[in-house]
Amino acid sequence: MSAEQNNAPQHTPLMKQFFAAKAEYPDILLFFRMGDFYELFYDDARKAARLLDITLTQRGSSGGSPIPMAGVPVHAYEGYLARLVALGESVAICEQIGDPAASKGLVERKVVRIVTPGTVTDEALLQERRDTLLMAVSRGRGGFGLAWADLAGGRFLVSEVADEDQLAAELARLDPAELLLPDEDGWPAFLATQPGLRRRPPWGFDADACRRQLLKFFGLHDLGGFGLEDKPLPTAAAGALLAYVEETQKQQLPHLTAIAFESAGDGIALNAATRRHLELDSRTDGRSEHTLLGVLDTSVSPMGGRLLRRWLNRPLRDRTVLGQRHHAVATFIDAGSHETLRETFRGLGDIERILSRVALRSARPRDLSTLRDGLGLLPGVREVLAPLDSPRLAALAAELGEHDAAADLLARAVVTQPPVLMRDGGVIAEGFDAELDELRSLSTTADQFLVDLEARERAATGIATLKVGYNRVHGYFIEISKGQAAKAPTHYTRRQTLTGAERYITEELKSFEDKVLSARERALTREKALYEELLETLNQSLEALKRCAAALSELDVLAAFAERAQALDWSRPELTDAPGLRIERGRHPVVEAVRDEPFEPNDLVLDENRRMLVITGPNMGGKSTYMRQNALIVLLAHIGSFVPAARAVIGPVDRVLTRIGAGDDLARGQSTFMVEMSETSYILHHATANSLVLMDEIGRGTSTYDGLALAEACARHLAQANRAYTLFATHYFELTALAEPGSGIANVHLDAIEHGDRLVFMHAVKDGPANRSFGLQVAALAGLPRSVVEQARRTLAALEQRGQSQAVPAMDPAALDAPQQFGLFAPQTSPAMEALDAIDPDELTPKQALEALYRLRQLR
Ligand SMILES: Nc1ncnc2c1ncn2[C@@H]1O[C@H](COP(=O)(O)OP(=O)(O)OP(=O)(O)O)[C@@H](O)[C@H]1O
Repeated sequence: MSAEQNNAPQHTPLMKQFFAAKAEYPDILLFFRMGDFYELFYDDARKAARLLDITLTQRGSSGGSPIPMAGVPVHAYEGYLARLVALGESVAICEQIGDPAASKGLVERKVVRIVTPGTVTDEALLQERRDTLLMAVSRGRGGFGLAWADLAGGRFLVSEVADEDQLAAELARLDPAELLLPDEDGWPAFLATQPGLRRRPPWGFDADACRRQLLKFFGLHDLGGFGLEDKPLPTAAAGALLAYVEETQKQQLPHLTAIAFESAGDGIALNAATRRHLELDSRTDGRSEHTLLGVLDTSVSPMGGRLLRRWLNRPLRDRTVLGQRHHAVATFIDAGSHETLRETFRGLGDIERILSRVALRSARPRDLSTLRDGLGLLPGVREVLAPLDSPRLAALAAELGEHDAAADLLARAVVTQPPVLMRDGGVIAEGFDAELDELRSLSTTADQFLVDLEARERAATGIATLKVGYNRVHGYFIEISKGQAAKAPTHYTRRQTLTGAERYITEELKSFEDKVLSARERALTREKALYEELLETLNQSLEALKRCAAALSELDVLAAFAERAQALDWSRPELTDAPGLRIERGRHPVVEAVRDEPFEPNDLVLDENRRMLVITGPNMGGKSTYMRQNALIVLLAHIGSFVPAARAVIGPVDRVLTRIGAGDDLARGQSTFMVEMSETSYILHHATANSLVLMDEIGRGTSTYDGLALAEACARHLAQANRAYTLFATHYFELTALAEPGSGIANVHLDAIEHGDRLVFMHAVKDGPANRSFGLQVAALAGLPRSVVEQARRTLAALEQRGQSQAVPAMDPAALDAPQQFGLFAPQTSPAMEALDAIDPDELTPKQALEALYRLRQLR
């Protein structure tokens, strides 16, 4: 709020009310209810006008100056709210509390809830197939505590990480819409750019106070059941998060019933860079098509889509769980029953989120009809599952539970196609409640009553043109034309005089009117009460219904895996205890889906004695594709999916680490080479003998010899110290010399064949090193001017000749240490030459000339 506003001497009562509300929420937009509009004033108005592209106008003046105002209509406010929330803004909704008609003077107003990017639960403000998360991070000696909640899905989780790298990895995985941090200095710089960042008072992260708060909220004596005893950091984060949710939602949160502790070691570790490089659910340019998720997600329901995304972002290591999923997928395929199930799921809807809204009492009529229709599908789902012999499917069938009572209640209570809002009623079905039916029939039989009354009065008065009518201001009336008015009986009381007619009311009509109008009102009140009761009843089985929704989501995902496996010819992976990776005829799922031509499948064998493959071959030959496809196959296997390979036998994998070139971090102010080296350093520090490492053209970002030397040293370190399973693609042919017997390193290559001017890439991975790079041919393919390619060809020939005459033994450390650079265009200078150039012989005495000669000899 700027000083111009609240310093003004005399504000109108309305503005005083506004300032009072605004004072509590100085940093966020205030939607101030004014009849059919939410209005924003002063700075809020300016900001909203800019963000929403709505008109900035004025609402009279207050305190002697005009009030800038922008407004959005109440009936369409959700769309505006959605846009603000997507921009990371929070909005306080200030409603009219009193009845404007009844209250004298100013109607009372109150902030009833605060809509923030991470706490939204309204359907219109959420993305269908992506979780909206609120996250809080605490820190201490042991690292960082994390808590995150998906309020719309009713999930609350915590974890603990040891260092900043892991924190960055978790942020990349969870991608929260809003992040709460204690308002203190010293937080890692990368957090500053986090969208939806909100600083909270540091005392809100006090572990003891947070523990007490959590105990109170969940009605517990200890937090051991959540795995939170002796875990002060996650406890602090969870408490801070909960306090924020309570503060903003201003209501009960019965759908948050537990906290789950997520242990980092249960998943395959993927750092932020690896996620980015592998393009699991979004591409480096931020788009989501042509990603693994794009190819994989054919789940039918939005909740299935969200679960799949969650799975993909956290591949598991527990081979029992994964084995059960693979078995379930195989069972579906064998029985062909996933298609039936998927057909059934087309009518399913987003039960998970609906249940959260039921718990928050914000479910709309159509939420209830969707829930009713979803529960109605359960018998069909059970029927599909019954004959299937799969432990996981059997467990899920049991989790579905029995919801006949809820289904029956909803079927009886809610009309087939309810209106969007409860506001005008028409939601509760006929026959559900006798009182409501009676009240309704009073108002519907009204029409007949009026027709009868008209006929009766016509007969009694003998006035054939007598009419019974209704208008909003005067209510019901009997109308008689001026010419006939004299015939009006004495018990008619005049209500209104028109030009050509008189309107009357009678005792009978008046009492009828009272009855009808109050019946309508009472029917609506009754209906609203029944609706609340219905939500209350559903809430009593909320836990079981939530389990049912979770089971349906998982069935949807497993059925989607089966569908993908069949449609794309994927096979069931084998996860074994024996170390190593053996993939036969593997393919890249995304490249294969995007390409028109057939994809060339390739094998991979990595084991104890063959830990690293040095991959050489021409640009565009398929090196990156080959490396990534193997990582994607490993990850797919670890979410429970089948994989794009004829066969895949996969030993234990703890991490996937990648260093794949792309100038993608330039925006963060780091040079390409700096990014390359810091990512490489992370890999060398974290890769273990069970890690899968992809290194693509490391050393590319610096001068040839520096790059070669670094690449060679990194490769050696990975093979000998980390002993990780490594795929090492390089353009340095010198590295092929690493593959000595007993080194655990082998060469493979990709090839191309020249057909005249054309270059045909074979895309087949073969043993041994490549013998040509085809760099110039690829450059020509890319459209480099012919003259430039010709010049490059001449330079290359010269270089090759010089290389032969100098015969630099590439892997000779002595040669690598030499300060000499392979500077293509560097002038051939030396200190002696420079000193010689600086000498002007005409200026020298014979003695000076002799001294210069000695100096030059020393510089030689
Ligand atoms: N196995 C394959 N079968 C069919 N097409 C493939 C295969 N592998 C790669 N390709 C095609 O070749 C293109 C280039 O592949 P990729 O980027 O993997 O080459 P690269 O060797 O890493 O090139 P560079 O060294 O220039 O980075 C891919 O975009 C894809 O269209």
